[in-house]
Amino acid sequence: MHPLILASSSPRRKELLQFLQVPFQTIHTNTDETIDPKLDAENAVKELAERKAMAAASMRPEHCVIGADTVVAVEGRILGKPVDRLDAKRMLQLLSGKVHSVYTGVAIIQGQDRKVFAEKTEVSFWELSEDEIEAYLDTGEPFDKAGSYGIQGYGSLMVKGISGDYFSVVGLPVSRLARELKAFESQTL
Ligand SMILES: Cc1cn([C@H]2C[C@H](O)[C@@H](COP(=O)(O)OP(=O)(O)OP(=O)(O)O)O2)c(=O)[nH]c1=O
Repeated sequence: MHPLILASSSPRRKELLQFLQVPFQTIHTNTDETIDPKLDAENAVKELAERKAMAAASMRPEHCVIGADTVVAVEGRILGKPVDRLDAKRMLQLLSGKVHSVYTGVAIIQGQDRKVFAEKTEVSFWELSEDEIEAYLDTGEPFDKAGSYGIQGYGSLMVKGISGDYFSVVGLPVSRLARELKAFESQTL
């Protein structure tokens, strides 16, 4: 396989990809992350992951590029990163006491070959009080995260349970990715 590139500015994705124990470089792409309202969450993350990977692939055509995108889906709504504190508060109020789905899409692109998949994880939240939400917003943690929380940080205190891949919630489904990369490699030899 050609040298690996992670098309991401997320330090979490970089850290998670290191579990694969293969050398890679990261590059930042300026991808438009507007979601087509016609798409459901699963197709939206696949589309955005592919968009990020394609932007990087055009800069590094000789490489195998990985792009990823994460959103939260609840009651037919798709939640990305909050635009401000009020937006984050609304998202957390919406997630309070419910089960939601976290989708992470991943695109692997090398030349004309591509593999795009999405992983779904269900997360259930405790009922959150107004004070609890305000205190969480004060940590500053929600603002660069889909759904306005980080399961890996202070946000863990809001989580009652999880079904599926924890690492997919943090931004990269590493175990599935390792398997998909192996299959991709054998098909593109
Ligand atoms: C739900 C949840 C999301 N997140 C993060 C994962 C993603 O980094 C982020 C969603 O934004 P994304 O647009 O998927 O990614 P990004 O902007 O951080 O990075 P990139 O450069 O690759 O586009 O939310 C957590 O870290 N913990 C969580 O519990």
